[in-house]
This record gives sequence, structure tokens and C-alpha cells, in this order.
Amino acid sequence: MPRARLFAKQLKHIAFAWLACTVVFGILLALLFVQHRDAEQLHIQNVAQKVHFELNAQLKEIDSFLRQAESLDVTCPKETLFRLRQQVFKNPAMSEVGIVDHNGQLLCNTYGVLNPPIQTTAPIKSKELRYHGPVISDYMEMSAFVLARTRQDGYEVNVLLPSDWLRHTLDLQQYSKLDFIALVDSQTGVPILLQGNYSLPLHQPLFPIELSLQAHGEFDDGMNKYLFAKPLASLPKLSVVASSNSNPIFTIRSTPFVALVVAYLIVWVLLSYLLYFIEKRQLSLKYQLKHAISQRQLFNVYQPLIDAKTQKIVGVEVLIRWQHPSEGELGPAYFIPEAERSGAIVEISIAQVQNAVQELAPLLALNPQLKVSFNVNGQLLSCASYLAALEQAKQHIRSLTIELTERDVLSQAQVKHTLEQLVALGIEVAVDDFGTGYSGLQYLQSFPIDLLKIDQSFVASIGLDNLQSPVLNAVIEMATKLNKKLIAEGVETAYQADYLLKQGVEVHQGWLYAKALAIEALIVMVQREPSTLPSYS
Ligand SMILES: Nc1nc2c(ncn2[C@@H]2O[C@@H]3COP(=O)(O)O[C@H]4[C@@H](O)[C@H](n5cnc6c(=O)[nH]c(N)nc65)O[C@@H]4COP(=O)(O)O[C@H]3[C@H]2O)c(=O)[nH]1
Repeated sequence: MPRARLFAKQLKHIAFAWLACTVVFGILLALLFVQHRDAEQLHIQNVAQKVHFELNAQLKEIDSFLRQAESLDVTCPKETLFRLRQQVFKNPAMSEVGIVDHNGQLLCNTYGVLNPPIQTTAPIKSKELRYHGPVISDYMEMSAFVLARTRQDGYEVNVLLPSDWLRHTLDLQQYSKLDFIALVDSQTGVPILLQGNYSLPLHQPLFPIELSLQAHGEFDDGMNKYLFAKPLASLPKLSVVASSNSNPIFTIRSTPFVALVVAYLIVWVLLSYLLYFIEKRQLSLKYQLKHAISQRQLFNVYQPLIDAKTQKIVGVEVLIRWQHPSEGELGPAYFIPEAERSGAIVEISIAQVQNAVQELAPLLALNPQLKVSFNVNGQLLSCASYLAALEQAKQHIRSLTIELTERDVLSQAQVKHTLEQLVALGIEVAVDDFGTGYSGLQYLQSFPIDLLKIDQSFVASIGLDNLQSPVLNAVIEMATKLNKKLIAEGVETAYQADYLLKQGVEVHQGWLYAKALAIEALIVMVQREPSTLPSYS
């Protein structure tokens, strides 16, 4: 092959390998990206869930106290004050507990009875747990929020929760890598508790938050971010919101990315080399085959077809072998596919037919009825020079058969016409490996087919209880009905031969009788027959 063509082929392999690798690694990269993005988002959700869980636990405990506060004496005797103080000691999240009457007068708190009471807002009617804030506690001068419940009698018991204390208890500092984590009003989004820089997504209505939600896009600080929000189970008016910058979420870390790029390059190089290697091997097989033809290294072997009743040789199938200079004798499976691909099959097959005519001449002289069968494929049937070689051979071989597979018979429209021409010349058409083609059987009637060669797999099934065993009998029955001749291939045991004979299949081919023989061995066998044939009865 010229250098320029070889180079072009190599470039084609490199380009193909590049394309294949790009597709495969593109998919891998996309999967890696999705997996990384999901993991990062899950991390943010987990942080929010953790804070949600801890806050919820705190609020539940406080709420349980507020529910018990139904029994507190609202005239604020010593016992009531004691219970209020006891609660503050027990739960350090509360810095103050107070009792407010119907008019909004704060009557007493953990510091004592207020005289005169302080005017605050009148309790609302709802009996639900509620919050308000953020407020600045007068006593402690710090930000706080208030949890409250209105009792059955209309009095309110409330608890002051300083924001800083909660922030430390929840250890919000540990989430400083996030953009922010906050406890916000579910209706308005006003933060009650905040760690980080609070910003909200643009063009995405987030509030009111009623269920868990996620959002990503541009935020009001101009950055791209991801956000997760979840209302508190015990107080849905408050929600935990966590947000992080999109960059770490949507950017794959460099280590797996670099590993992927390195793997991509390695696979690209290996694949290019593999393609080059396969091409080279094929080229070399093609070249070797050409050389073999010119050096006449290809030769015929002949496998006898036996009449099982008389034990006489009634014909031969011509098979091909390659006497390879270094590999020894090679079977057709090694080189016929390549010969078909490269077109060398035509030259090989013409030489085969001519050799057979020459080699079989002495046997044909003894027995002019000797059947001689050649393997032919669709490609050969459309080749005038091969058909001419067959026609030529027919003048020497009276009983000439060509074997086609079902696939070959059906693959080309003009096959039928060619077969009819061959039949007109007196050539017999056989279907090889019959029963394995998975095609309908209508062609048996529309094509000029005389003979069916039962595939070895059906013969091998004789005496075995497998799926193919019933098919054999059906094939035999059908051939009889359609008036087709039958040959059984791959007969290896006396039991199989006996069975086939009983079913009316008289012509056998198989190792029980003989393997494919070189012409010299075939002549010896014919001279000795039938006495030397193994007896199987
Ligand atoms: N296990 C077993 N095998 C048996 C027995 N009896 C015969 N055989 C093998 O079965 C194959 C029969 O040939 P095929 O079905 O036409 O199948 C042939 C045919 O399709 C193809 N082939 C062989 N020679 C040629 C040729 O000259 N031209 C073309 N186009 N194809 C050929 O290669 C295939 C294989 O040929 P081979 O290797 O020679 O293998 C031959 C033969 O050696 C047996 O009792 N047991």
C-alpha cells in the first residue's frame, strides 16, 4: 500500500479513536458532573437538615413547657415565679419567660412581679405556637426572638430566646464555608438567626415557603448560588435556609478531572494503536493470501459423501485448506472471511474448481456419476468469471452441485435468475447448513433447489434430549413432502447413522466415514471401497 494511503488510513484511525473516546469520555464527564453536583447539593441540604433537626428539638422542648404553662397561676405567686425560673435554668436557650394578660400587660417574668406591669401587645386569639421578632431585649440589649402560646383563659406565656445563644448552641460557625445559613420568617424572609451574608435569588419568588424547596441562579449580590429551604416542622412560620456559591457545585474538582483527561488520552492512544494493529493484521492477512494464491499454497481436500445403505462413496464435498509456510495447515475459518471481504474469494474459488476438475479426473473416469459439491456464496454467484468456471467444470463433472446457505440464497434479487441458469446447465443446487437460517421456508418452492444438507447441529442432537432434536424429524418430514433430496452433515457416530437411515436419510457426510481427505488419500479410499469403510450396523 502506498505510503500516502497508509498515512491517510492512520489518520482515519486516530480521528475515529478520538471521536469514540470523546463520546465515551463526554458521557463519563457528564456523569461525573451530575454526580458531583448532586453530592454538593446534598451536602448543603444535609447541613440545613441538621440545623433544622437541632432547632426543631429545641423548639419542641420549649413548646412542651408552654403547653404545661396552662396550669400556671397568672396572679404570679411565688410558686409561679419559681417554675418560670426553674425553666430558664433547665433550658439555657431561654433567657426570660413572661406572663401577659388579655390587655397585653406583662404581669411577671423570671425577674419577678412587675409593678406596675409593662404594656406590651395584647395576645392574639390563636392557640398555636407562634413567634415574633427579632426583638432587642431591654435587659440584655441583644437580638432575640419570642415564642408564645395563648392559654385557654386568654393569657399569654412567652419565652425570650437570644439569637446569639442559639447561634452558639447550633454552632453555626462551623458552616462558614456556606454563603449563609439562616433561620428566616417563612412569609417574609426576614432573618431571625443568620450566619454568613444573606442574599436571595433574583427573579425567583421564594416566599412564602410552604414546603422544602431548592433554587439556583443569580442572587441579589450578583453571584450564582444554590439555595435550600425547609420550614420547621414544629413552627412552619420559620424556615431554615442554606445557600452556597455555585462555583464549587458546578465545577468538578481538579483531581478527578485531570485523571479523566489522562485516561482519555491513554485510551485514545491505545484505541488508535489497536485499530492500526487490526488494520495491519488484516492487511497482512490480505497480503499473505495474495501471496498464497500466487504460490499455490491453497489446496483442495475432499470429504466423501457416503450412501449409508451400500457404504459406497457417491460423491465428495470440495473443501479448501491453506498450507501456510509457518503456521502449517489452516482451515477455511482462518482465511475465507478475509478472502470474501477482499474479493480474493473469486480467484480462489475459480482455481479451486479448476483444480478439482484436474484432481478428480481419474475418479470421474472410474465413476462419471460421482457427485462433486462446491461451496458457493452470493458474491460468487454474481461473478461472471466464476460462473464461467462452473460451466466449464460441468463439462467434466456430470453431477455437479453448488452449496449455498439460506442467507446467500435470499440475499440477492438476481440470485434466483442465476440459479435457474445453472440448473438449466444441469447443475444441482443445495442448501448448506439447512435449518440454521431462521428464514421462512417459502423460498424452497420458489427457488430451484434440489437438495438440503441437514446442519451438523441437528445430527449432533440425535439421541439427546434438547431443543433441536424435534426439529430434525420435522426437517426430514418436510423435505420428503417437498420432494427434496437430503444429505446429513456431521455424522460422527454409528447411532446417528443408524437413526438417520431409519428416517430415510441415506446419504451421509461425516467423520464416522471419513474426514476431508487430500486427493491422494481419497483415491486410495475409493480403490479400497467398500470393504474398508467402517461398518456401523
Ligand atoms: N465436527 C464435525 N465436522 C465435520 C464432520 N464432517 C464434516 N465436518 C466439517 O464440516 C464442514 C462442512 O462444510 P460446510 O458446512 O460446507 O462449511 C464449510 C464452508 O462453509 C466453508 N468452506 C470450506 N471450504 C470452502 C471453500 O472452498 N469455499 C468456500 N466459499 N467456503 C468453504 O467453511 C466451512 C467449514 O469447512 P471445514 O472447516 O472444512 O469443515 C467442513 C468439514 O470438515 C463431522 O463429522 N464432525
